[in-house]
Amino acid sequence: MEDEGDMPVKDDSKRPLIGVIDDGTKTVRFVIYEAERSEELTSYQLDKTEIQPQEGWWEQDPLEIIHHIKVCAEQAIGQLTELGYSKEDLVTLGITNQRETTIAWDKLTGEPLHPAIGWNDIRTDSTVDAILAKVPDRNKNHLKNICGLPISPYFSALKMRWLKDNVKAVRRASRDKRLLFGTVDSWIIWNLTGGVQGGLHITDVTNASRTLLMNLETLNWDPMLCRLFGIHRDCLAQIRSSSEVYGVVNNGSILDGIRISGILGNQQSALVGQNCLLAGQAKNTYRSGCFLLYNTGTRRVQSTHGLLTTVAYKLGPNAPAVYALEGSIAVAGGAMKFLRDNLKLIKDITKDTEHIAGQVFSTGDVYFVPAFSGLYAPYWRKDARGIICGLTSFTTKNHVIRAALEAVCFQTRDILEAMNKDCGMPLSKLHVDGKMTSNDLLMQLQSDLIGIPVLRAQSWDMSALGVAVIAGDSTGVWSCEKWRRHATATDTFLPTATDDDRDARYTKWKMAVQRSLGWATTKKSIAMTGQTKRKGSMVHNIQSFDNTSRKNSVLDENQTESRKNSLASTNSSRGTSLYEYTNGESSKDNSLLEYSMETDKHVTPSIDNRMQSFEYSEDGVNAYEELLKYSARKFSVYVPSKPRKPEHTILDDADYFNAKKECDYGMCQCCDVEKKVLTNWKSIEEIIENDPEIIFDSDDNPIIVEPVHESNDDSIQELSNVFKVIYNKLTHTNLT
Ligand SMILES: Nc1ncnc2c1ncn2[C@@H]1O[C@H](COP(=O)(O)OP(=O)(O)O)[C@@H](O)[C@H]1O
Ligand SMILES: O=P(O)(O)OC[C@H](O)CO
Repeated sequence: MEDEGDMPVKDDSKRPLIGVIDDGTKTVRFVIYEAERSEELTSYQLDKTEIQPQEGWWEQDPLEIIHHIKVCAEQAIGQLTELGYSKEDLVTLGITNQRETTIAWDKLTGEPLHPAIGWNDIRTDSTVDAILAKVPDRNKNHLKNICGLPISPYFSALKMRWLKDNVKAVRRASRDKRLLFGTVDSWIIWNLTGGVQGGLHITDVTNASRTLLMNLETLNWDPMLCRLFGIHRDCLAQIRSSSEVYGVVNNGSILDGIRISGILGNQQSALVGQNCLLAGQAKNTYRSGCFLLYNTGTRRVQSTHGLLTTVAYKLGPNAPAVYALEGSIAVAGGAMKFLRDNLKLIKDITKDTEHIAGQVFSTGDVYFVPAFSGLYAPYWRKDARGIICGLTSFTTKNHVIRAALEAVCFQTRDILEAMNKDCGMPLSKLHVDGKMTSNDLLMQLQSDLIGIPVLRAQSWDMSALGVAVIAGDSTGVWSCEKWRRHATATDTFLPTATDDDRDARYTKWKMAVQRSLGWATTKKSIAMTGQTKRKGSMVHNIQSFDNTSRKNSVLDENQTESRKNSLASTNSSRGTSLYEYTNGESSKDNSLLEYSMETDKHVTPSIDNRMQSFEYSEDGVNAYEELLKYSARKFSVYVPSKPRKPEHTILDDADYFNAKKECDYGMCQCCDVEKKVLTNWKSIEEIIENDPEIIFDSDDNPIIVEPVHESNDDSIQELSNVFKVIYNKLTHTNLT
């Protein structure tokens, strides 16, 4: 323990209350704090339904999030009377959320157009490749100087792009200007503030800084990035500061009439909760993933060692943004769930993990790299996959579980090494929080493996606390300035291992990481994945929460099956499928739009029956289907009728949302365009030669190049050759 003397002294006075909505990956919580007291007064939480329709896909039901918020708020507020408070004492709300998770919805009906795509979902793998194909040297760090992030499936722009490419309803909504995109904070606020009746479409700088679309300097959506990812700015939320009064709840819930005055992504919120408000302070939060944030003050430090530059907070519309360097680890506590649910090595994570791993004194030289969906910082390798290595005939489950705990510690050391190189000054202590830190063995291992003291916060949930402080600050009931001076009580773990031992083990860890890289580069056959057998079995029965009737309806698994394993949640009151999804479906119905100059209409593709020459490739994948899937979206042309304006007028966010126009990159109404798509095979060959960009029109309609084909056999021959070239290029294989 340290700094106990500075702990806030409880008195009997009644203080204003601050409510926090904390939407995590696995749970929704509603927490209530008394102003200026860091202990929770009361809270309620509900688990979310886990939806994993395919390997690497992680989805959530957006309506369930809203439903859970209402229930949790009712339950938590219900407990207030017993504590001598009433709902009227709740003066304001803060929202903290899992970041990057992306939702598309219809602004006229309020319906989500697809399940939320989770931050850890890796379905956008090929979308990433397509974007990389458009940047010099396919350099994943090409955009880092603008937005601080590498091009990775982790970030929201890729998920938005995927939704536009693969979900018919999203494309239609985009075309009809009904589409709204948002991270979870935006979805929650839009619903809380009225939804279809004037709900606010806003986000805060910390969440926006996780999209790959925000410029870290202007703190606005960057026109070049929007264009690169083909995301129209009208679909995006207005970017606001993290601490200001945005609006009032108006959704017929128990929260009606309460102000919303703080928004922070959950890792940034933990940074505030841990009181790391000065440059040079850092915290590490251990939950499903693990996120180390290092406050760099108003300086944007550009990492050259694999870390992200992100916004830490902006305490008011006129306050400067404070930035952080972040090391993100995709799998931390998630590995424990894997050991429990997949390998059945443990029954109860909290009770068993520490106990079982503590029965052995070391891992017996076993290393576990839990790269289930690739490796995040500092490697950013989406081709990595999990490995357990160093097994001998003496290895027991105790060693494997201990190795899984050590993996979290080694990954943290990876981040600290990178941070030291970027900042030039090693951390002297590490503040930690998150549910996983209740594991004393993990904490001791962490300190041993990084060689500095580990200071555990006394409450595991710093995320809810952080946003409570800033929501209180903007409404005058809690002061950030006071909070900065407040000292937090901690449990301290000191290193016991020697430097030599620590370094030898770290070297072995690096060797294990090397072995995990590149695993996912070669295509798997269906027999390898067991995908056919598993279809449907991985889809949990989910209940969809209807926005208006709030009736639950159970997902029809057969329907899910017919939708190629994607969640197709049904809305009982309408009896129709809520989510339409086209990826992998027959190309006949994929509405990939061919554009005909003569008719000026979109027409159904007519080339499918001429493509019979394509056969199933060795691993059972139909080359023709693959081909259409890729080529249709990638080989589109877009020719503006008038030249682009030579100068870009970049309006700031407020101007943009007031004027609703933007004279840049043909993305606004005033830059009307004419589409010219007539071309011939020669120009298609040229397009292929020049490694085309994915270009979408201003409404984001993908347009297939309409070939001028002669009606003789040669053209058929030529057609397949052309597509073979495309196919070979895209898959780096040699289809002959
Ligand atoms: N005592 C423990 N030892 C090891 N891992 C733990 C322990 N308690 C919780 N965890 C892990 O920590 C994670 C807790 O996640 P949680 O805080 O619910 O956040 P999230 O929203 O990220 O899922 C889970 O993945 C769980 O496996
Ligand atoms: O899994 P959570 O809820 O700790 O949050 C995840 C992070 O915000 C992802 O960036």
